[in-house]
Formats: sequence, C-alpha cells, structure tokens
Amino acid sequence: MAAANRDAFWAPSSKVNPDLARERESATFDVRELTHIIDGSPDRTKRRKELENLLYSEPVFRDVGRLSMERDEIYEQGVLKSIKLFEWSRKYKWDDDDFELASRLANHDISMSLQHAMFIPAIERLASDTQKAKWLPRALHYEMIGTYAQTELGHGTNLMELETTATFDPERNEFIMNSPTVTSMKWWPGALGKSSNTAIVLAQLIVKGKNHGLHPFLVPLRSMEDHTPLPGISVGDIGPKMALNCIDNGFLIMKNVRIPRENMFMKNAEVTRDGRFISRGVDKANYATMVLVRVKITRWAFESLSDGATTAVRYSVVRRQSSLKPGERELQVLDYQSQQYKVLPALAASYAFLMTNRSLHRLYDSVHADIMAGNTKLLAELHCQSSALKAYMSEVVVQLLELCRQACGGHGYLASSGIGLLCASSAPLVTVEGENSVLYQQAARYLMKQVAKAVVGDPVASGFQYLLTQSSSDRPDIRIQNLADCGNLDTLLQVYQRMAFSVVTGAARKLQMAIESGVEQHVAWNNNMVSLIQAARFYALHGIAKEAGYFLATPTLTPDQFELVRAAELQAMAKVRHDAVPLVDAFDLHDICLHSALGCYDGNVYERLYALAQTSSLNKTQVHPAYYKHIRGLVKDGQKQLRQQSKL
Ligand SMILES: CC(C)(COP(=O)(O)OP(=O)(O)OC[C@H]1O[C@@H](n2cnc3c(N)ncnc32)[C@H](O)[C@@H]1OP(=O)(O)O)[C@@H](O)C(=O)NCCC(=O)NCCSC(=O)CCCC(=O)O
Ligand SMILES: Cc1cc2nc3c(=O)[nH]c(=O)nc-3n(C[C@H](O)[C@H](O)[C@H](O)COP(=O)(O)OP(=O)(O)OC[C@H]3O[C@@H](n4cnc5c(N)ncnc54)[C@H](O)[C@@H]3O)c2cc1C
Repeated sequence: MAAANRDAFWAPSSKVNPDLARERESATFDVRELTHIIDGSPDRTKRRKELENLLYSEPVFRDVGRLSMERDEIYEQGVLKSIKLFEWSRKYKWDDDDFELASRLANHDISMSLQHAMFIPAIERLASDTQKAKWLPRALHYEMIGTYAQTELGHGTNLMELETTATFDPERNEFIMNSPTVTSMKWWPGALGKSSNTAIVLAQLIVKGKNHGLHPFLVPLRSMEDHTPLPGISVGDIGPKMALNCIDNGFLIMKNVRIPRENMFMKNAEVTRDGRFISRGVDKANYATMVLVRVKITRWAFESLSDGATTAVRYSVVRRQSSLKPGERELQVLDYQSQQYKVLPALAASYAFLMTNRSLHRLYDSVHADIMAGNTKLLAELHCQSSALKAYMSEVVVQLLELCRQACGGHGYLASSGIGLLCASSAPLVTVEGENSVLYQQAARYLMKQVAKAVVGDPVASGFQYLLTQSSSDRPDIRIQNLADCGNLDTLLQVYQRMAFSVVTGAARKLQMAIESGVEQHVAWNNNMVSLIQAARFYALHGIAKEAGYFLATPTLTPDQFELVRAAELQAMAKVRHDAVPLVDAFDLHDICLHSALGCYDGNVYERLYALAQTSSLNKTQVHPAYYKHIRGLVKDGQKQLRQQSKL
C-alpha cells in the first residue's frame, strides 16, 4: 500500500462506529486511570506515548503492506526495525524497560530479537567480570550481533544429551568446537541463520578426555568485515515457519572451530591454563538465562492475550448478526451468552496474567539479586514458579486466542483481522524456553518435595503453605451457599487451595504407592505423569467451570456448590459485558500495534476490510496474468465444445 494510503489507513477516524461509541459512553470507571495501572504508572503511560510517537513516525513501523510480502522482504523489514530500535536505544540510552516496551510496540516483529532477549542477558548472567567488561560494550554497541544457540536438531528438551563438544587444547590454549553428528547441529536459535555474527553456544565441555557437562562458549560465526562465515562454520536459515518469519531461525554446524580458552563463560566454572576444571556457584546457574526468558514469556502471554481480547471484544460489539426475536433489530453478537463465553475469559485472563507476570517478575528480581550476591536459597522455588507459570499461561493464551479468532467468524480468518497471525505467532510459546509438559514436570518435582516436607511437619516454601493449612483436620468447610459467596475472593482462594491440596497430595500418594509396590522411581514417575502435570497446573470462576472434574472428583465442591459457581460465572460475564469495551480500551493499544481491521479503535471494520483487500497482490491488475496463461484457454475450449455440441 502506498505511503499516503498507508497513513490514511491508520489515521484515527472522527467517525466512530455508533455501537462502539455508545459502549464507551456507558463506561462505569475511569478508563485512563486503569490504563495507568496497566502501564505501571502515569509516567509509564507518558513514556509509552513518547515511544509510540517515535516508532510510528517511521514508515517501516506503520507497514500495512505486510499482509502480502515475500519472506525475504519480511526478513529485511524485520532487520530494518531491529536496526531502528538498536540505533534509538544507543542514541537515547534506553534501559531494559524502554527497550522491552519499544519492542512490544513493534509487536516484537524484529529479526534480531534475541540480542536483547537472550544474548545480552546471558553475557550479564554467565560471564565473569573480566569477560563482561570486554563483551558487554561490544554487544550493547551492536558490533557483536548475537544469538543463544542451545537447541540441536536432535535435542531441545534434554540438555544433558546435547552433542556439540568443546574440547580443550592445552597446546594452543584453545577450545575446539565441533558438531560431531547430523543431530548435533544447532537448530532453531533466533537470528542465527543470516543476522548474527556471534553465538553463545552451549556445548559439552571435554578436558583431558573427561566430560564436565554443559557450558556456554562465545563463538564468532561471521567475519566482522564482510559477514561471511568463518572457517569451519556452516550456517543458514532453517526455512519458513507458521509465523515469526521475520526471524531467521538458523542452523549451525561447526567443524574444528577454534576459540580462545577465554571464550568459555567463566562466572560459574572455568578451565585453567594448565587444564584444570574448576566449578563455582550452583550446578544449574548456567540455566539462569532460560529462567529469565520464561518470566518474559509470561509478559508476552499478557500482551498477546490483550491484543486478541481487544480485537474480539471491539468486533463483537460492532458486528450485528441475527436477532433473538423475528422482526427485532439484529443483535450485537456480544449479547449472545455463547459469544461472552468465548470472548470474556480472554479479557479476564489478560488482567489476571498482567498481575501474575508482575508478581513473578518481583520474585525473579529478588532471587536474581540474591544469586548475584551468592545466595541461591530461593532458586529452586523460582525455577518451579517460572516453569509452572510459563507453561500454564502459554497454554491458556493459545487456547483463548483461538477462541477469540473463532468468535470473529469468517473475517477472523482473514490475515487483515490480525488475529490469525496472533494465534500463529503465539503458538510456539508452549514450546520455546522449555516445552510445557517438561516444565510442568519440573514444577511437579518441586511440589512432590514440598509434600514430603509437609507430611513430616517440616517447613514448606512460602507459596505452598496450603499443603499445611488444608491438611489440618479442623480445616473450615467451603462456604458457598449463594451467588454472593462465589464473588468472595477469599472463598475462591480457599476453593483452589482445597482442590490443589487434593490433586497434589493425590499425585504424591499414587507416586508413593507405585514406588512402594516395587516399581522403579522413573517408571513410577512416567506412569503417573498426567496426574503430576495436573498437580502443577490452575484462574477464578472460569477456571473452576473449565476444570469441573478436579473440583468435583476431590472433596472440594458439592454438585450444588459447583452449580452455584457456574451460575455465578455466567452472571459475572453478563456484568463484565457492559464494561467490556472500556476494559479493552484501557489496554490503550495503538491501532498500528494492534494491526487489525476488526479491532481498530474507530470500529470502521467494513471500510478497513475493503481498504486492505485493495492491497492484495492479486488486485494489482484487473485481469490476473493467470487468466491469459490458463483460464482463457479453458473458456475458449469450453465455448468450442458447446458450439460443436449444438451442431449435433
Ligand atoms: C528439563 C530440564 C529442566 C532438565 O534439566 P536437567 O539438567 O536434566 O536436570 P534435572 O535432572 O531435571 O534437574 C536437576 C535439578 O536441577 C534443577 N533445575 C533444572 N533446571 C533448572 C533451572 N533452569 N534453574 C534452576 N534449577 C533447575 C531441577 O529442579 C533439579 O533440582 P533437584 O535435583 O530436584 O533439586 C532441562 O533439560 C531444560 O531446561 N530443558 C528445556 C530446554 C530449554 O528451555 N530450551 C530453551 C532454548 S532457548 C529458546 O527456546 C529461546 C526462545 C526464545 C525466543 O524465541 O524468543
Ligand atoms: C519459534 C522458536 C524459536 C526458538 N528459539 C530458540 C533459540 O533462540 N535458541 C534455542 O536454543 N532454541 C530455540 N528454540 C528451540 C526450543 O527451545 C525447542 O523447540 C524446545 O526446547 C523443545 O525442544 P524440541 O523442539 O527438541 O522438542 P523435544 O524436546 O524433542 O520434544 C518433542 C515433544 O516430545 C514430548 N516430550 C519431550 N520430552 C518430554 C518429557 N521429558 N516428558 C514428556 N514429554 C516429553 C513433548 O510433547 C514435546 O513437545 C526455538 C523454537 C521455536 C519453535
């Protein structure tokens, strides 16, 4: 779409859809005040607006043509967006919050996202002070463009079986990096294919024939002069994906690549000049970057879900379809209870996820500060909470975004709705940074340990006190006698704790019984894996309704109480429905950021759908070349055959 049309496309129209306008007039709260809470403060709202003005004054961030672009263009556009953000970050000395916010305003649609998502954080967390002094300036000034290369073609989850090796050569005081098998090539790392000139490579450290486990190494990939791969390096893009195609996820094969001994990250371990291996800090300290990204993913979960909820809610009040009583005006589809059931859980979960991310981030910041000071006491609890919440929130986002898409009918299947791309780009959140079933098990492992402590009366971790309070014989009954009780948050918390206690201790009991029956621990674990994963999963009324089985199969709710919860859930949805538009308006998503003809602030859905249809590459000519090449012949043959038939 030409620049002029593109600007016209995004310019907010003074003509707002009347249904949408009416919804805004009836808001029962101050939308701006809620926006400040969502942003974190009025100052952060102000800062966001400043960054929006900066980004959206640049044509590359306003692109609408994106809908019909080839992958090379998409990649190059993602590179250009990356460079813009990097240049501004350097020029205006952005901190991490500003960079993360700017990246969000660009929909994280930047090819070299790993530079700030993993490469720089890994140097900050895994490098010695000397190495940080050397490498951080080069990464922050973007001389080193990097990625985090851990996953291999043959292994992503099971880090212990990664095959890449780093063999110490005492003669030349170097490590020799190798990809010994086809399955050992690094595969998936973001920006590895074409963008990065450096990688943090996770490899098995071999010193004097002994394997000292997985350690990180800084490996130059491409010449700083002309970007050609260095000797022994074979690198490239792994091919198109479902979405996120601006990112050149790549492969890396190393054949006898030599790096200086100093290129082994030495905060948690080192190899001395004379070939001695020294381990420092906790065994899993080198996994610190993954914990950080899992916490970031809970933020990305909120962002994706609030995008989807905004589009689905705004479209659901603009779209009128059918009527409850013949002859009456067609209904706004959000007035159908079934539509509320599809769309409002995404709205509710968006707010819940925002608050959950903030709470998890506070825990992360506190534990990270402790670890940097040498105190790793809360690392295990952080690992459990970040694993469980990353898994649960990414799982719920994928489910609820698909429901939002379905709630938009046929138009939800158009690329111009933005919601299909949102579903596809959020889909990998259940896989990256630890596949969900694997992370749930990490949480379950920690839970089983807490149960073992609770059973013998030892103190349990702060987040798991319910294992003690719910186990006591004089625990209070669940007071749910009417709809009002269902709105009492303390009561709902008690319901969840009661259910969690039953499911967690139930899983522990099954595991224990299997082991006591003589089954080996790992076999018992696998045979009870679903129960253990359930023990690690669960939000408010909708959460209870969705997971009815766990609340009814455990001594938590009676069938009558469960029916009250269901009724309360539908009543709550009818109530929220009246503020649904102000609640999504409070996310204050710029139309360019939302990138949706269905979710635009002015609600002029039909005009925008039609305007975007004009950008379809098929509409470049009135008669497509395919007519001349293929269709015309078919029609002419048909006419000829009909003439011949008519003569018979
Ligand atoms: C599944 C595990 C956790 C298993 O680890 P393991 O070393 O085999 O050890 P284990 O026997 O299960 O556990 C031993 C112990 O290590 C602990 N532990 C494990 N991981 C951590 C951690 N991160 N922090 C703190 N502690 C950790 C476990 O809780 C165990 O503790 P315990 O022995 O029970 O006291 C590991 O293999 C793993 O993390 N796999 C997932 C790999 C992953 O996350 N890959 C991400 C690649 S990067 C990426 O995807 C980037 C995407 C970003 C983007 O696209 O933007
Ligand atoms: C968009 C995207 C970006 C990525 N970026 C990076 C990156 O920048 N750097 C990087 O290093 N990696 C990256 N990855 C790789 C990602 O981290 C891995 O895909 C992930 O760790 C899962 O590993 P895998 O794909 O090998 O699946 P596997 O580990 O082979 O698992 C396959 C399936 O087997 C099952 N499974 C496996 N293990 C278990 C178990 N123990 N218990 C029960 N079930 C199990 C699960 O259902 C799982 O889905 C990226 C991946 C994607 C999709």
